[in-house]
Amino acid sequence: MAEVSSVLNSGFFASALTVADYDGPVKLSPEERVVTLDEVSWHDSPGDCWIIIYDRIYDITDFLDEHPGGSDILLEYAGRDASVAFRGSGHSAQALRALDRFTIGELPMHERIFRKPGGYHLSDIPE
Ligand code: HEM
Repeated sequence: MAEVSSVLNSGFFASALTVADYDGPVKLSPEERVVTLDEVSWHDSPGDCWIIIYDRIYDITDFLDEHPGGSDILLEYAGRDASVAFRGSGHSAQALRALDRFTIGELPMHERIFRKPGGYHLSDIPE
C-alpha cells in the first residue's frame, strides 16, 4: 500500500486522480482553488460569467463591460474554455497580465490541457 501511494504521489498517474485526491505541483494562493469543468459550466451568464484560459479559471463578470473587444465575444465563452480564442485575437502582454486580477482557481490536473507535464503549448498548434 505504501508503494501504491508513493507512485500516486509521484504524480505519474495524475490523470487518474480525482479532485479530492488533488495534490498537484502548482502552488495556489490562499484565494485560489481547484475548480472543475463542470463547476465552471454553471457560470455562463452575464450576471455570473467564468471562463477558462490556459487551465486557469477567471471570474470576468465585472470585466464584461470593460473589455475593449466588447462583452458579446466574451459571453460566447461563458462557462467554457477560451484559450484558443484569447490567443487567436492577438492580445497584448498587457492583456495577459490583466488576467491575473480575475483568477479564482485552476482546473484539476486530469482536466488540464496546457499546464501539466507533457501538456500542449499553443506554439505546438499549427496556425
Ligand atoms: C479575461 C479575459 C480577457 C482579457 C483580460 C482581455 C483583455 C483585452 C484587452 C486589454 C484588449 C485591448 C487590446 C490588447 O491589449 O490586447 C482586448 C482586445 C480584444 N479582445 Fe480581449 N480579453 C479577454 C478575453 C477575450 C476573449 C475570450 C476574446 C475572444 C475572442 C477576446 C477578444 C478580443 C478582441 C477581438 C479584441 C480587439 C478589440 C479591438 O481592437 O477592437 N478577448 N482584450
